[in-house]
Amino acid sequence: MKLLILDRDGVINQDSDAYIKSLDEWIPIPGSIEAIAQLSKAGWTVAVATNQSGIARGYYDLATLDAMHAQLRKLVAEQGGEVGLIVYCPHGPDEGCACRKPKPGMLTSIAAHYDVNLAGVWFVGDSKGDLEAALAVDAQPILVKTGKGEKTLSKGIPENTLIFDDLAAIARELIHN
Ligand SMILES: O=P(O)(O)OC[C@@H](O)[C@H]1O[C@@H](OP(=O)(O)O)[C@@H](O)[C@@H](O)[C@@H]1O
Ligand SMILES: [Mg+2]
Ligand SMILES: [Zn+2]
Repeated sequence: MKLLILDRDGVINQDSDAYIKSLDEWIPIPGSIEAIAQLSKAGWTVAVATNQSGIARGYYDLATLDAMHAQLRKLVAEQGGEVGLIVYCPHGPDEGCACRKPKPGMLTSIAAHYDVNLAGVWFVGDSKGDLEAALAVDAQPILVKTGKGEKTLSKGIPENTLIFDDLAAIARELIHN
């Protein structure tokens, strides 16, 4: 199956150092909704793996997080596409969970859900932890320059990382090549 896994904040929607704490703060990056819709209409399964430590920090609750993901699904569906499995890590950095990136727990959960091998599967992120999570399970790390991507790039990234301007550029690459 054609599986693409996306980080959320900084890839699908704008990110903020103050966290994305409400539905109003959840603003799609230009072209990202269309990209997901076009990819799914082209036969790609688009899953999401996102750290959401804001839950553990008490900045927002699960109902708010679910509302953001319902909005994502609604916007993509309005363009004729669909979003696959969305997996999130609600834990804080000190809880030692298995799912918080750079640990690959969310990626392996997605692989188990779809019964696929992650080798070479593209995982698109804007942070170094995203790239490290990909490498931990032999997936292909993909960096976008949106969100924290430019800052991540400036600090150095794993050598076999592929770099794209944004999710729209990734969709063009995958659909037309
Ligand atoms: O990019 P994804 O994984 O979708 O989500 C990242 C968010 O959970 C937040 O992750 C935080 O990192 P800490 O969790 O505080 O280390 C900060 O980077 C925030 O700016 C960011 O909004
Ligand atoms: Mg991110
Ligand atoms: Zn976790």
